[in-house]
Amino acid sequence: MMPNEMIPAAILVVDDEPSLRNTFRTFLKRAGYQRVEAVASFGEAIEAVTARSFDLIICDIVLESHSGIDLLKEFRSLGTSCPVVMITGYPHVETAVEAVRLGAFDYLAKPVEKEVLLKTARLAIRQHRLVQEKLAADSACERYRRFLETLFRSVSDSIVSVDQDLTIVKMNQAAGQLFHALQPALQEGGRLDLLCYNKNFCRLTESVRDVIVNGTEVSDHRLEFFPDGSCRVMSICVSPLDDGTGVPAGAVLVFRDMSRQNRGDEEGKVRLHRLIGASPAMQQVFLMIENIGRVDTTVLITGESGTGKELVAHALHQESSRCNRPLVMVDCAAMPENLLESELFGHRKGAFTGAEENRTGRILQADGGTLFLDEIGDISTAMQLRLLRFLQEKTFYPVGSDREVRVDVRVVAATNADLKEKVGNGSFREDLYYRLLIIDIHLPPLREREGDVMLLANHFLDRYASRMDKGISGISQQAMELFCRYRWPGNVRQLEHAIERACILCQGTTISTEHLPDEILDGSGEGLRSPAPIAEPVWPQAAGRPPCGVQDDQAGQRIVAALRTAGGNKAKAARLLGVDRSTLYRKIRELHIVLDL
Ligand SMILES: Nc1ncnc2c1ncn2[C@@H]1O[C@H](COP(=O)(O)OP(=O)(O)OP(=O)(O)O)[C@@H](O)[C@H]1O
Repeated sequence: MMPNEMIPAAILVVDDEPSLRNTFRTFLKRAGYQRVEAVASFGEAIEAVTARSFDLIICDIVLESHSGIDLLKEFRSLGTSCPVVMITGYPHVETAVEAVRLGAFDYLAKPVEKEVLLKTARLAIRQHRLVQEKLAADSACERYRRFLETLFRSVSDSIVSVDQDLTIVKMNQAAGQLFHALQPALQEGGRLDLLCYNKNFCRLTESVRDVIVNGTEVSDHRLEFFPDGSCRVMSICVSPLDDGTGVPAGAVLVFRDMSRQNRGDEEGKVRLHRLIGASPAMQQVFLMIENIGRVDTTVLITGESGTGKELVAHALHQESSRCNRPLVMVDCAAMPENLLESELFGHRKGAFTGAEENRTGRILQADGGTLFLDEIGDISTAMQLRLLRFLQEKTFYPVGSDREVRVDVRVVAATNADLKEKVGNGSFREDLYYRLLIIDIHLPPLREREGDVMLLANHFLDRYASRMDKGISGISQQAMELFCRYRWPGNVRQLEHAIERACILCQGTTISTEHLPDEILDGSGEGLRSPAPIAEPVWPQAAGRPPCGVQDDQAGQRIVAALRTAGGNKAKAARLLGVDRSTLYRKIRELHIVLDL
């Protein structure tokens, strides 16, 4: 090693004897390890391991209040996988052997020589690195496998793979349903030539044989199927299954329902469960929800606050086969860590002060259904670890209980934080991030949903007008234009509140600009989108001097209306009219307008 070269590794030394602690730290620092921390007690060690990650822990087997073995067990239960080397005095050698049996990397007997310490540290860190690299490679492989599996399950096309003997190896959910309706014996492990009960399908199996022999794709089949009594035309593509040996290991058949394809293109829906949206961005979200609703995979919903993440979770639950089971919502940011733990996992009576009864956690309440974890980006590192365990195992231990509980829940999480950035700065675990990210639905902010503001404004108007039992039947054009031009920093929630407020203030049948809050009238905060002039306003009675011609008359009325709406504020009135202030002043002079407010 070059003199100033640092070894990129972090080591934690745990010893209640100050002299040993400091000596070890000095040896390791001088050997060039980048971060060497030394702590004196069980509690400090747990705190350090929970907050930061280490590549090696060197721990005395006898600490003041606990043994090094207790610490080893605690490290493991926290999910720390880094190697632990135990330091032992002569009478404790037996215990050290026990520690190795429990997973410690090695033990060193006192007095520990510098060279022995450094050599053991080097070995332990190297081995740990190798294991980590292997785990990372395995987990990348697993992620890729899950990704493919999810794609395989979620597409609406039916996909079937067969081996060289035409035995069905795998089929996705859509194929399972199609084949089951045609011939129940057509399932994984069954034979594709069972399709030959129909002579048209015999040609298909012949063609699959050809594909396996010749290794070339065939995609010109269009067959009529009658799975549920009605005719469905399927376009079928058969490709050789390439396993890298050069000889096809079988074939893959993709069935696309052409009759459905045509129908789907004609329909564009503006509503999906409680979600409203006609913009292309929201149509994409709808499509995604419909495609993955039935798949049991974990979903991460991202998007700014107020964009409808909770509604998406609700829609996903409604689209799933779990829709008759509970949808349990947990706002992870709303409670402190210790309460959140027992809220999620439940606790046993007496598990902590105040735990007077057994409590069923929210995860168990969601059994068979969906668990929605809102604001997942805000949970502590310790909770991230517990959650990761739960997502991996689908089992958990209630607080204070040693009885493992198994549940069947689909987890949907949401956040308005940038989780990738949090992973980058170390405040969110990368493994949990990828575990959640199998499918990601991103909700665009309202300002990127072309055309949706009007749709949503009318939707909320219907809701609040009928809730308040007011005969409000519409929104004036000026008010609607202001709604459409505003940039909505608070997204759909802010639009909803603006309409609710306007409904409260409105005494007539039309919401107009006088019912809008200042920030929307003058576009403060995020500003108006474009200075388009206001068209065809709903006019109040003019109070200015009678102007001469018809055009002047109309212009005068518009100005008076704008001035009235703006409470006499000329700058605001000019913005409402879409003209600059000097033009408004000039017009007021020319038309001799005197406003009687
Ligand atoms: N597309 C939509 N259609 C109809 N209502 C919507 C839509 N999006 C949001 N809303 C309404 O806006 C409000 C906020 O929605 P929601 O709570 O789902 O947002 P969120 O993204 O979860 O917010 P936060 O991040 O603050 O928790 C709700 O009252 C919801 O009914």
